[in-house]
Amino acid sequence: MSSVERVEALPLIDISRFRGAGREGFLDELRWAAHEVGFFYVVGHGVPEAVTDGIFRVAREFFALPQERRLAIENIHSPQFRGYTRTGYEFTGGTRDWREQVDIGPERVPVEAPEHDWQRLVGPNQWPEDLPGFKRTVLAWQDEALRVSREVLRALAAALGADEGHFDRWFDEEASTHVKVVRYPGRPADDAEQGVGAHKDYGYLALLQQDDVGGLQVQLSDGSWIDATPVPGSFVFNIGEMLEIATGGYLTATRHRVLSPPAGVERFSVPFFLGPRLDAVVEPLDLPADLAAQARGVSADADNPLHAAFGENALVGWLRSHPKVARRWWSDVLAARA
Ligand SMILES: O=C(O)CCC(=O)C(=O)O
Ligand SMILES: [Fe+2]
Repeated sequence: MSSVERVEALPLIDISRFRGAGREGFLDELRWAAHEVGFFYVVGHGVPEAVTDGIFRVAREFFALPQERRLAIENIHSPQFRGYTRTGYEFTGGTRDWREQVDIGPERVPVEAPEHDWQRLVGPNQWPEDLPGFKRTVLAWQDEALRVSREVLRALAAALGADEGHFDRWFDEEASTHVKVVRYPGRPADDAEQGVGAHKDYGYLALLQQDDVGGLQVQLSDGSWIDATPVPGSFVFNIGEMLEIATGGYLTATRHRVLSPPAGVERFSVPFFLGPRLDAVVEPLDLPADLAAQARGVSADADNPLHAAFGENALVGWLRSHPKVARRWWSDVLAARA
């Protein structure tokens, strides 16, 4: 495939080929997909349907609860931005996103005397007490999402000519994981289409399980947008900012957005973000010369400068997207940075 050809649909990658015959051809396809588009479907991942069905079942159950029960775990109670966000309380590009969600991260004890601002992101989750199946099901899904995304990350390292475990050195015993269980309500008005505004994801990789409604769009290098049309049984993967930094822009953290469903239609999705340790500072990878020649450099966007220090990169994103939580728990940090 040549890069001048217009991309009509996201590429589809069968990750089971990484461990099978035809590995070299597989790595070529993966490298092309990750460099040229930065977004691709992954099949052959072996995640049981009970797990993928289960997460949508508990998502429907949670979002069907009366608002006061959803608000019992509102993220305003969490300095770590964990828990429930109401529709319209999250911002991307300075504009309200029309979605509600539950954010879940690694279950940890807060750091007692943090030396760095980002250490205050370490802490516990908030789980809905009256829906015990939610926690169990989300954690089972998270285990699978972590397994598959680590395999894709190893395949990417190999496709870049590095040791398969190259990126693992920035993990500790637990990677930085972040699950979002999301519901997009139908658009509130004909011209209100921002489910989530155009953005990049901050970690190494993002994995997404989406239902069959559609609405996710991906920006190609020529600036045009294409639909990430739902493909049953697949996950959508995309490159995050840490891999853009690690590869000097050979891989790009591709911008994407979600258009709200039509009025009266709801969409469910579950993104999963795989990042390095919060204290990791990602170093540039030594790319083979032919790939290095195609590296585009790390994008310089004044509204979103990329930080090689992952904890800082993650914190900046949280502060920007959840202003109410930021004002309640991070006012000292906001003031110091103003
Ligand atoms: O829901 C989706 O399809 C994508 C969501 C997304 O891009 C995000 O939460 O970062
Ligand atoms: Fe995203």
